[in-house]
Amino acid sequence: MAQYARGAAAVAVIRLRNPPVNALSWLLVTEPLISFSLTVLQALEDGLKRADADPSVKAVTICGENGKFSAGADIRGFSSPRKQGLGLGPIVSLIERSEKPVVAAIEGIALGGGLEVALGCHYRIAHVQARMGLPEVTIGLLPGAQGTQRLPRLVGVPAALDLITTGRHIPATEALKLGLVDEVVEENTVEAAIRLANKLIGQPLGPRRLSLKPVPKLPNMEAFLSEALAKVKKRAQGCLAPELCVQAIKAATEQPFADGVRKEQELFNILLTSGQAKAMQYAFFAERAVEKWTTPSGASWKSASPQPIRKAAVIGLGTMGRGIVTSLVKAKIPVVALEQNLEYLNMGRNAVMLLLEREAMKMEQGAQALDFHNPARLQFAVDFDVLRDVDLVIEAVFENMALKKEIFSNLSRICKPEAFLCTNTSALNIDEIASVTGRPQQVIGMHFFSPAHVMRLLEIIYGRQTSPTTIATAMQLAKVMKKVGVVVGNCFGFVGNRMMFPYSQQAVFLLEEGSRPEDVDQALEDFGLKIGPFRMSDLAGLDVGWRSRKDQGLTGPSLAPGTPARQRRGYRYSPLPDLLCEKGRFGQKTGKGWYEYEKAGGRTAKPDPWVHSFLCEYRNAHQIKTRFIDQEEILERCLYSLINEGFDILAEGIASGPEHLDVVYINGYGWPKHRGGPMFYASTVGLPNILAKLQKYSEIHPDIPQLRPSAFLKKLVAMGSPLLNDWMSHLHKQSNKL
Ligand SMILES: CC(C)(COP(=O)(O)OP(=O)(O)OC[C@H]1O[C@@H](n2cnc3c(N)ncnc32)[C@H](O)[C@@H]1OP(=O)(O)O)[C@@H](O)C(=O)NCCC(=O)NCCSC(=O)/C=C/CCCCCCCCCCCCC(=O)O
Repeated sequence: MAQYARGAAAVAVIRLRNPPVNALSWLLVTEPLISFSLTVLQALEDGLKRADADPSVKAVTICGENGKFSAGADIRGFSSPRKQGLGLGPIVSLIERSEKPVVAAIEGIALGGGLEVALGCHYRIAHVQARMGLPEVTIGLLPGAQGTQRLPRLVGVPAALDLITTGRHIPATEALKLGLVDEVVEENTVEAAIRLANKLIGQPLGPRRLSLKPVPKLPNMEAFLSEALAKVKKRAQGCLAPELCVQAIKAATEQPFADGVRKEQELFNILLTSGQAKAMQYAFFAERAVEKWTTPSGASWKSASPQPIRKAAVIGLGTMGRGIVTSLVKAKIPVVALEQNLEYLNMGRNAVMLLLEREAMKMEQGAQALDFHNPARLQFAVDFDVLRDVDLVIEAVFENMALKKEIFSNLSRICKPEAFLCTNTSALNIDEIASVTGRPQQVIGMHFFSPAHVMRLLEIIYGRQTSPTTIATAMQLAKVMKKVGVVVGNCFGFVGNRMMFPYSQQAVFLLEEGSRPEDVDQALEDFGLKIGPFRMSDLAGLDVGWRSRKDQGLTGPSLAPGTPARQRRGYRYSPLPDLLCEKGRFGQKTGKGWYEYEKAGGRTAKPDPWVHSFLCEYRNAHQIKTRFIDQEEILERCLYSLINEGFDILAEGIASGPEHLDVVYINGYGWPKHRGGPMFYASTVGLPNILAKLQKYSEIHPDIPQLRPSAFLKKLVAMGSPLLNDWMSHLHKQSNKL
């Protein structure tokens, strides 16, 4: 909807109205208070025509309801069957053609189609706190309402390329520097726009019509665009949208406006029907669905209020602790950072300061804004006594249950009774940690991902006794730290690492059977994963998993004598990673792991002939016949075993829906967003296909339980493979085919 009114005697005001973000819906929406039904686009078009037809109207202002211009096209509409053929591009042209000056009053946000509407206007005034951008690329599309043709004409090709291919939102001050807006105001923006519109009455509009302007020339346009295309392709890892964005901008530089618009439409339609856009739009809504958490006992935002965190503490300044401190400082929460002795404290302090300096350099107001040299903002200590007045503690020490229990028992004694106690464990039992405290209801897992100040994911793990208030507080803290909090239940490895286990296990089994680390990594990276399992293992350090396997009694001195080399507890086991560790090959840190590196701490992985002959010797020693394993098998065994574990997680109620698993994988494990997350991907492959392949591989490898199809997957297939958003409703339904 849009409201039409008079802002001044001669100025008509068209106010976009579609709460909460004034999305430009082209679906029919019924407005219950006033007795008509209109789409936002239809109403905008009607408003423009009405202003044009009314001789007493001499100028127009377009603004948005509730201090927000518009978040662009209604994303839900892209996957709904089309109701009407009303496009946004023709309306933007209509605005631009108007003989009466049109001024956009940009408050809050002008994103995507919203900004394209503003680009059709003859002038743009923005409030100083407004943010603008063309984020279509982040949902698998391009600015398909002539934005790829108008923006380069206004701000030049380099700036347009940057904005359109990254989708980043920029503040009004940056928009002013780029020439995207004409004026930035701190006062009432709509009133300022009306005043400007009044002043413009009668002035020539030709020079203000962007479609009539040439694209500013660059001396080396062709080379510049080819380089940009190569860069964007490399970064996109199989995602189509950034590449097509560049092609659309290239068309703007080579063709007249109308032909460029036709090219833009053609590319837009390719993206719209590619499947990638659907996956990325699913991911957009999945992230928002996960934010509205619930637990099996019915706790949710509705039943719990987050408590304010005025001061926090972090225990342990290893890699994770340093990142967590940095995240808290960036979120402007005063922090106390604690280490066990002065030597570790000084090392940790230096590392944190370096991280903060780097973060400050990326910010508009730099170090001043973070104020981390102020001890009231960031304090370092070795004495637990400083924790007496903190509202929340995040423990980030070594992954060892005995150590964590000792710390939590101390925290329970020292911290004020209402303080929340959080652990950054990546796998350990939250209930066991909580059991040593006198306040298990205030104990919760906050599993950050490395580097913690960069990665968006935060798994929030509730234990048996964790209170809804504690969950709400942790979720609120995630939001303040600009992270995506995902509430999950307590089990070994929680959601992310639990699903990762069968995946990494398959990767190693494939090496036993004939693959090389680089074959497996390449197949998975070609699929779109940011980093394959062996490059990842080298980066994280092979010793991390080795220590955990020793603690579990799977290897090392606690292993019972006579245990077969390739079997544990009756199932298949690969000792390959243990053997590499025994040889001191811990990955990047030692310069050798699954690959070799230029030096200890080096980052460039080179396939290692030593590993190849080691694998041959290993296969000979265990009489394993080497076979050629194709890409299809690599992908199916690694990905389907991960997905299979996901179905078990859902069946056990560890996560409340498939979108939780997908959000975890996209934001914490480098899963390609254009494939929508593992469970969404499973739905696109088809559940019967996944089931059939798991059955096949499980028959070939009966000693690998992770390949046995999950009962929930079988049930969903028997129920006719319902749509992903209906899966959970089938969890407890009877199936007569089972
Ligand atoms: C920054 C935000 C706007 C706000 O963030 P925040 O304050 O944190 O709040 P959120 O929780 O994120 O959002 C609040 C609720 O609003 C919902 N929301 C937000 N944006 C949209 C949207 N654009 N559409 C629908 N819903 C939206 C969100 O889900 C929340 O609701 P709920 O709580 O989940 O219920 C932030 O939200 C944000 O960044 N939003 C996305 C902005 C964005 O990506 N905009 C670009 C959209 S795409 C676009 O504009 C494309 C334009 C060009 C093409 C136009 C073509 C139009 C006609 C097409 C015809 C179709 C067929 C053509 C093919 C053919 O011709 O054949």
